[in-house]
Amino acid sequence: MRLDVLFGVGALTPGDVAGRVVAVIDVLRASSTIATALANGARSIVPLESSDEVVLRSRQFERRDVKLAGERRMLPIPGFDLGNSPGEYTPEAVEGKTILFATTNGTPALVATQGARDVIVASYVNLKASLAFLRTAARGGADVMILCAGRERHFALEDAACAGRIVRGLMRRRPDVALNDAAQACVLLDRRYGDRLDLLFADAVHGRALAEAGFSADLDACAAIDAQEVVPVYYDRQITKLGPGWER
Ligand SMILES: O=C(O)[C@H](CS(=O)(=O)O)OP(=O)(O)O
Repeated sequence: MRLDVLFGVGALTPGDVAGRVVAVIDVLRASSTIATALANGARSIVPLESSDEVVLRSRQFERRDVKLAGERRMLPIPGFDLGNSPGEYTPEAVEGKTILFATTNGTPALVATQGARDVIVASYVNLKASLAFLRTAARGGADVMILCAGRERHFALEDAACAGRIVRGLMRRRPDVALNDAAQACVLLDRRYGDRLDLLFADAVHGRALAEAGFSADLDACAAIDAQEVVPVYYDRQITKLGPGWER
């Protein structure tokens, strides 16, 4: 089995994901927000590449059925219902709703995974559930790609450390796993930080930027390991959650 990590969508080619099971990680904050929204009852999340696309797509829905959501430069988009803070995605706000979602890094990374066999959204908040899904896929012979959304299409420390945790989980009792160099580097990062996500976010440029912008509560939410037992699956241009038996 091959297990590769790729940092940022800038380097992604269709061949990297073709036929593979892909986990997209954007710890700060899109992956964590998506897992939280689905755990709190959102019907689905439609990842889009720009706020204009969100507005355009919303015209296909009854206004009461959708939430316009996302951020630009970390801040909520004027006129939208929700930003990119996991704490905003309460059951009261999202239950039964379709979330049209555009963020700087996370949603373009998801859209870039066309051609993959399966795509899931992983983060620290749904680590155990994501790992269980990927283990089953790997046991079935799938090759796995972990796509770290990163920041501004480049490397982000927090995504790499989270990828390292997943790589280590998948390698357990699997001596046959072939890792690329990025995956090996991620393992070292997870060994360095482990569960000390406070230290990880304090070292990470994106973590520091969010704290300085007043989003410290979001960092706490994104550090809540296994708080959400959901596997968000991106299929047919929308993200829904798999049930306990992984039925859609
Ligand atoms: O809202 C976020 O945390 C980021 C925006 S930025 O890169 O920090 O400006 O978006 P995301 O797509 O969730 O990484």
